[in-house]
Amino acid sequence: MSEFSEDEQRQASLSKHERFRGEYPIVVEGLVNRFGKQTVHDNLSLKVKRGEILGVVGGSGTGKSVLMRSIIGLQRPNEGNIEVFGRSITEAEPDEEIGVRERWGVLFQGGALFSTLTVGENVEVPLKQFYPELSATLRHEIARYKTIMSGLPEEAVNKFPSELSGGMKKRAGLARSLALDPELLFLDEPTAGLDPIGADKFDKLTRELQQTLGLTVFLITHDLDTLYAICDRVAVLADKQVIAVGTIPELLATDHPWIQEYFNGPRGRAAQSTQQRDNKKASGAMDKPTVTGA
Ligand SMILES: Nc1ncnc2c1ncn2[C@@H]1O[C@H](COP(=O)(O)OP(=O)(O)OP(=O)(O)O)[C@@H](O)[C@H]1O
Repeated sequence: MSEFSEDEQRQASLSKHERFRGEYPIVVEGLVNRFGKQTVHDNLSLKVKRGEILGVVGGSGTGKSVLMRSIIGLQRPNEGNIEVFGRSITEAEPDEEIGVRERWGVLFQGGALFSTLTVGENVEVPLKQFYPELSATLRHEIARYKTIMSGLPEEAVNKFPSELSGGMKKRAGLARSLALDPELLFLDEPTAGLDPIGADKFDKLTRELQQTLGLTVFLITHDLDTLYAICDRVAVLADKQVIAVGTIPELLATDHPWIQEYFNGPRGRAAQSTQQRDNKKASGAMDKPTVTGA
């Protein structure tokens, strides 16, 4: 018997122009990844809900990037099944047309832009790959639109990656990941290397795009502020598996030592108070500063 609901199975037969309406656009079951003698994942399972921003955390080397690469078909697992939009990624050949690869966008660590192409040309790469029939004029127009949508000035379209700051490179990478109007967005440490203000702006942009475009976001991060500010749920990788998934209060209620140390350590507590302060500000409940001794 299939482990997917009727709704999800029905979605699997939809044409590529219809949006996925099942509950879980990503379902990972029994994933095993090994490199030589090293086992990175051992029977890992995870379901990502449609429309959520799922933060993925874990210590260095716990296999967050390998998990993402497995989901997007760049890493063939040793065992297990991964379905995206109800289609098996693990059973498909790398080049097999399964109608899902054009429905996700990926922002790799560092942006992964082609250095010899301008920002606009970088954004056009997936358009050329998946929609070769588009005219050059329309492609340029879409690239311009996605660049602006990602918070870059229009003139950035004609700049090369070497002419951009770190934050601008991330935005250019984001513009490329949005080129095909994806339903699913993978972000691998998007705020790494950004200053706190830049990171905060990038978080806000991610949230805005997720809400306005109705995206599901799989977001790998070490940034506690990002987790508190924009993630609906957080998945924790440890011991070769996803040991817990839930909202931050739900995770705090578990007694796993890594989770407790991570969220209740000094950085976790600082991020929590920043979030509480921002929430107060947003609700107007913050006391106005008083000037004394004038
Ligand atoms: N292609 C590969 N060949 C051999 N080992 C690999 C390969 N890719 C990843 N690994 C190993 O798998 C483990 C998990 O790597 P991964 O990059 O997924 O960790 P991560 O959780 O994303 O870490 P970080 O938070 O530091 O980015 C690491 O020990 C890494 O060395």
